[in-house]
Amino acid sequence: MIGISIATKWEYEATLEYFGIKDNERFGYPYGEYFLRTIKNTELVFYSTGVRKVNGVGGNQYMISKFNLTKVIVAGTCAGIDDTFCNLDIFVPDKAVQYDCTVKEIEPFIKQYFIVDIDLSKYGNDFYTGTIATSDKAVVMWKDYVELKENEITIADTEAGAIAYICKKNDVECIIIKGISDFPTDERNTDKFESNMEQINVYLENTPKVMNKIFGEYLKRFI
Ligand SMILES: Nc1ncnc2c1ncn2[C@@H]1O[C@H](CCC(=O)c2cccc(C(=O)O)c2)[C@@H](O)[C@H]1O
Repeated sequence: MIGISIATKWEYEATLEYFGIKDNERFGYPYGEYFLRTIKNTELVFYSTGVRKVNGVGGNQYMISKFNLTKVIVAGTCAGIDDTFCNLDIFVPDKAVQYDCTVKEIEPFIKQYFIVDIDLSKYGNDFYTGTIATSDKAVVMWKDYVELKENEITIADTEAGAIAYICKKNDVECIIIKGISDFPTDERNTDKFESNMEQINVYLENTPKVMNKIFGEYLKRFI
């Protein structure tokens, strides 16, 4: 069985809609909900975990143990960091890192211990790849965005690096398929709260578009 890990309620609602899931096909578990589907003769369990690293890791460890998963595909949205890309571009990163685990004033921004390399060689190269960086805080403030750019990060989110890390501990393959829902905007000369609200609205508008693109154009080739 392959697990499809989804973080937010908006991402999960778009997933229910995409697959036309009825109420009696939805089941609860401690971190959220799940439903089952067979695609390409393979059983899949789609589940919501809730946001941030603790929920992402807890939900995935639960599902790996409950369904004996052989692979986890993390599907969802992310912040764009490399500005050569645009909203709705989809990535399958070959590196996942956590960047909030070090004292950055005296230690490297990312420690080797928190880097997970992802071998994508059997899936071809017909997709954007790069490094996804994960922390518990969303990338909203301009200084956080600039720091990620300076460290050559491609995209950022709040779960995937930690999920990839625990998949490795369980010896379960982890593939991350993420689409850019939003880019931080420079709030330094504007109203911080208005700028944040604008980013959240862009995120909400783009979430179903990203999920439809992932399921319609990317999911099958990674099953
Ligand atoms: N900018 C981002 N940074 C990090 N992760 C991002 C970003 N965008 C999308 N994600 C991904 O989507 C989900 C939720 C998105 C989220 O929390 C968010 C989005 C935009 C603004 C704000 C805010 O507080 O102003 C919060 C997370 O689970 C994460 O995996």
